[in-house]
Amino acid sequence: MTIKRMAAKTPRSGQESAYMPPPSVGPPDNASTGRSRVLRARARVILTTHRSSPPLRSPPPRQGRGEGILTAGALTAATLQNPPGRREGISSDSVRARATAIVGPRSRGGAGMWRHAARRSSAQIRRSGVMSSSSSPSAPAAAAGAAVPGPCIVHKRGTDILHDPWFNKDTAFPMTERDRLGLRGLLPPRVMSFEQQYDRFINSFRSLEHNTRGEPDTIVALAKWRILNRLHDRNETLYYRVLIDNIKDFAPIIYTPTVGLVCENYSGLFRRPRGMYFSAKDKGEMMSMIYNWPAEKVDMIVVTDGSRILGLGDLGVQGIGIPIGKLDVYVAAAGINPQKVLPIMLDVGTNNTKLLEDKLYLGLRQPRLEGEEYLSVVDEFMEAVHARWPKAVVQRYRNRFCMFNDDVQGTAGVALAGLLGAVRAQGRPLSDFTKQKIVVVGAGSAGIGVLNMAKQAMLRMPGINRSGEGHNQFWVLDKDGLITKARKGLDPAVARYARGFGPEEVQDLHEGASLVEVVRKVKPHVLLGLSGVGGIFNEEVLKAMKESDSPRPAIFAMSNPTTKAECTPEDVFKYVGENAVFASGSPFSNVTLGNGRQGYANQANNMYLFPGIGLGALLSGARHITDGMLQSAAECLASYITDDEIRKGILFPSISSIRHITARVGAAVVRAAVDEDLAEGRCDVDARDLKSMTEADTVDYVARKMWYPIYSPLLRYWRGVEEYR
Ligand SMILES: NC(=O)C1=CN([C@@H]2O[C@H](COP(=O)(O)OP(=O)(O)OC[C@H]3O[C@@H](n4cnc5c(N)ncnc54)[C@H](O)[C@@H]3O)[C@@H](O)[C@H]2O)C=CC1
Ligand SMILES: CC(=O)C(=O)O
Repeated sequence: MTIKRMAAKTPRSGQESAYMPPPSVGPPDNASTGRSRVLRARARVILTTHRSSPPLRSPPPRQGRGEGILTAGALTAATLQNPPGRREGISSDSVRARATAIVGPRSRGGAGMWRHAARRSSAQIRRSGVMSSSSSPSAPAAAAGAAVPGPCIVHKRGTDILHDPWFNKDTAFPMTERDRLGLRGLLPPRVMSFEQQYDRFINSFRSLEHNTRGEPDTIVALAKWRILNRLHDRNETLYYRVLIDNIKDFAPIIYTPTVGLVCENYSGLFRRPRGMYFSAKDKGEMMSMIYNWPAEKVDMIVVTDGSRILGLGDLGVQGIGIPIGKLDVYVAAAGINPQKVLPIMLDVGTNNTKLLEDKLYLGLRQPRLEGEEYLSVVDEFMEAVHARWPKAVVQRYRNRFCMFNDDVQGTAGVALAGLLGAVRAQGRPLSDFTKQKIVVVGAGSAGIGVLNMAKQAMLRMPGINRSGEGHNQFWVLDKDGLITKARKGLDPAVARYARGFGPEEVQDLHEGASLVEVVRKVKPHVLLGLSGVGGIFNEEVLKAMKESDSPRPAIFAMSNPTTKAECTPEDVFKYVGENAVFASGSPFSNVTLGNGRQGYANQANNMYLFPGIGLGALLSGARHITDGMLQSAAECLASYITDDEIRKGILFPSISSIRHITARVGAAVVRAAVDEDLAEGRCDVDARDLKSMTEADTVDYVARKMWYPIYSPLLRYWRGVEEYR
């Protein structure tokens, strides 16, 4: 077999389409009503694309990363699902055989093996010195066999490779590769192992922590972000490895709270671009611009218009940090191939006067576009995305395309899991959820998303009239206080939660009543904040929560970043009492209570769900993400915690288990898609294959599809092989 033939059959552009139905086409539907609100709510949207259209030019196959090229990870599912010879695109028999050896034969007991595998720490796996290019849960399978990752074809040589973070291995290039790729003499002679590089980075990181002790928090946080970002710019394989193995330590840096600080200071911190930038000045050009992105296939797009970045308000172009951070979470938690993610900033100006006056500001220096002007930019952008990746679409096309909004549905699912946990913490059956009194502070996109999902969950419970009439367990406040039916000009999405004035409706409260008044009168079981107002659950409010009708009052301070959290866990356990349960959007440390007990500071962040929803949707091949799929994801997260943990006040699992959680959530989403007859499958795992999987098989399948970082041997293209770049 010649390399030329091998390259021709390498799974690139057309590889998936052999097994796929034709992509759906058709212009986005602009005629939907209330679209302005929907778009506003969509400060961050995940566009999930399943397959790419035929490329204008073929992009380079990348190093050891999932499905696009010959890696063990790429071969895993194919080998599991197909007898040799059926899969096209994997042309080397020897590579196929090797991959089979890596993952082992498929057995119905696969999930058991996977669970066993997942219990091993990644550090153990790392130390074994044998790594799989598949998901970390599969790594022990690799450790048991001869794990030699599949090769990767590179169309560059010399310094171009060293400067490409997708291919660069720094000092870990073996001598043979240095010869093959024209690297001899460009690197110091000693060849380091991946292990050594990993340890070296972790040591530098720990020294930085040591050396910055006592410095202000923001200085330390930015220094940590810089060191990680420099690695990201230089060597993505190593970057994602340290991120995955140390997610608990690093999630607060790449995501909330530090990402907020990074966005606030982005123009000054900017060194190298990441992702794509579309601005209002690009009108008329977007359709061609979209093809400037070098990767042919894109599975996940996170786009922001920068209008509401965490609870920090309008940060204009500087909001790009959020899509970058969220996609890093997708890679780390869901094992989405980092070559197939695309962060996008849609710059339509900013109303932040401080930024407009800042000479270093990198975005459009104009007020934010509104109304039709704004929509026309979004529409053109969407059409461009749709043209290149036809399955991608945004919120208002939810019923036609595969997409969801992590701020709305992701947050809602996480909150619902927490709310159900709060019922269990009281020692009550889940059906008692319908009797919980819930005060929600913040009626924006996140707050309303939570209310909608919680309401749907209540309506499915026994004893509740399906229309939901006469059943309103929610007291909702916005910046003007309690929302009642007396409020004028209410958005219809909010109006359904406005309290009326009948018996038991407002409980002697009035339109615009203050938070403390509401808490005193209602004595809620749950107080949930998505207001973006730091400290709004003050001493007075928390002391009022002490009189809650619940034996375990629940306080969810979900706003981000840390400075915007509605309260701290210390204040909750001090003012509400040690029997309270607490969760926050950004991480806090647990609190030491009397008798050596711990007051748990749970993290209620949509990062527990969006990676699994995205991965599950992708693998199911469903054309859109339904409420049922989202509900399954939330229920899966809720059921992850044992009764024993709940009793202690643990409502959410540790972020260290994020890959494990994501595999389960992803599988729950796939199963829901199958149950709703929406699953079309992906690559060579078709709808029938998905249908035939048990629940455990599905978890196994999802876990095995996760990308895991490892260096693959690089092959330079041969004469006669098409050059991509
Ligand atoms: N933990 C998590 O996973 C997530 C947390 N969030 C956080 O939720 C917060 C809000 O996000 P969005 O809903 O998208 O923002 P938004 O701007 O759409 O809504 C904010 C809401 O808070 C209300 N509000 C403002 N000041 C208030 C006050 N003093 N009292 C009562 N209500 C007040 C506003 O009237 C509005 O209804 C942000 O801080 C964000 O970081 C958002 C998504 C996920
Ligand atoms: C976590 C998140 O998405 C937010 O705070 O907006």
